Amino acid sequence: MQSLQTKLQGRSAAYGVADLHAPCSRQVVSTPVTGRSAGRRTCHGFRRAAALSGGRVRTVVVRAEAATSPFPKKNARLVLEDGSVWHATAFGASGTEIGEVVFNTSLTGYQEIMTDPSYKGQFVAFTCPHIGNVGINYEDVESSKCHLGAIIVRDLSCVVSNYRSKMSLDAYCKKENVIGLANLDTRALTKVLRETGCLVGVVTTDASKSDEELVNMAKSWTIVGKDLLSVVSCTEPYEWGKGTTEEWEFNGRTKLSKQHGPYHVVAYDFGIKTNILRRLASFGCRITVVPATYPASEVLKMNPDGVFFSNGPGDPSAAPYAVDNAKAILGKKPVFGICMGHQVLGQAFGGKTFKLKFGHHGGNHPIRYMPTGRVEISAQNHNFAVDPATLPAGVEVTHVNLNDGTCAGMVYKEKKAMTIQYHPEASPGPHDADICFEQFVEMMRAERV
Ligand SMILES: NC(=O)CC[C@H](N)C(=O)O
Repeated sequence: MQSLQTKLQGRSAAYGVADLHAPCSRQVVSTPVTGRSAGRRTCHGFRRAAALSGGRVRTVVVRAEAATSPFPKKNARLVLEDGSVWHATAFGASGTEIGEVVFNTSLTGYQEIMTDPSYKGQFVAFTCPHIGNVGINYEDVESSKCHLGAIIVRDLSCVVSNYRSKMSLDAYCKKENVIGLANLDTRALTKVLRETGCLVGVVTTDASKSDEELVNMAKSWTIVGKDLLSVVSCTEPYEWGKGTTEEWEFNGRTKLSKQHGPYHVVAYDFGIKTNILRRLASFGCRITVVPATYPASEVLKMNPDGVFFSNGPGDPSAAPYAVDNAKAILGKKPVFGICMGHQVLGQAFGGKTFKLKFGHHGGNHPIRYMPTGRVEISAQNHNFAVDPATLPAGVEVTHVNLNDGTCAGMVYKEKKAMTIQYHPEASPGPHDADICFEQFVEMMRAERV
């Protein structure tokens, strides 16, 4: 007789095998069906698995051992400053956290998002309804730990399947002390945030705290005015020289840049993502990473080819020391800023930043590069923006976000400065903006000749 795997080969095979491996106590119903529906989950607490009987594929509906109720228990809460209470199922760490709730529309890359230090002080609600299916690996982290306070998902995948996976998302959240909320309607939450703007929230697994107490906690906190750069930054300088792997060599550009290198770049770590360092290295840079508060005079003493200002969490107007350092370097060395780096440089140019209603967090934001009209699709993660009306003459807004017309990139030719509000390192996200790294290298090259 054919084995179950052979019989179920094709579209439904993976489901059938995965579900047969799930724990179950007894068979409740047995109904003959075709292989197409084999393995589909029927409802919470029940699993439909496939079996062979008399040469025909049959399904058996089995009851999962632990299930006492058809719906998972809601034992955690998200309480927002607007007074609303969202009940959810807890996973990961337990406890109580306060933070600003943002929604991220990326369809992939939850691990990179969770390890992006720019999310310090925030909770990320994923609009992609199914999170956790590829587990967690050791390669895709964007920093050494998770800085965000909580993640909020609609459906936490009960199956983890990827050849690189080393642990489940639940286990990772426990290890990283991140509170997880599942079975919360993240699309309804997103609609609220789009209407009202970003809201502060409290997540808790503590049943002893009243809703009123949590609403008051949420009302008493704000991310505005908080310097979080120095909290997530490294404490000592370090060197970086490792580029991205072979599969990133999709445009041949890195070869050209490397020909004239290496270029020595000093990178201010405001919460730097590792793929920015890797991408700079791939374009022929050797990088000295320095803490957020490192004096500009020490940076200039190193006589680098260029200075980089990284992404980072919180309010850009709350780190005046970073702006002062940028001012002291401007005009002396070619500079490049990404996201928080763009906002810090914007202030150093003389401009001001402001808070957007609900920010940009996702992998599909269209950007127009004004000099040529080229449109690129970009990865974004920011809540603040540079107000172009406050910029002095000589600063050109080179990139515009086509969703809301906000400033997404600047060039200040006279000062040898370029900035990007979004994420050319694409981790996660599309690679369209990779050219920025080459443009920075070109600026440094022009200084040498
Ligand atoms: N990714 C970033 O660097 C974010 C910058 C800043 N914290 C903002 O929210 O706008």
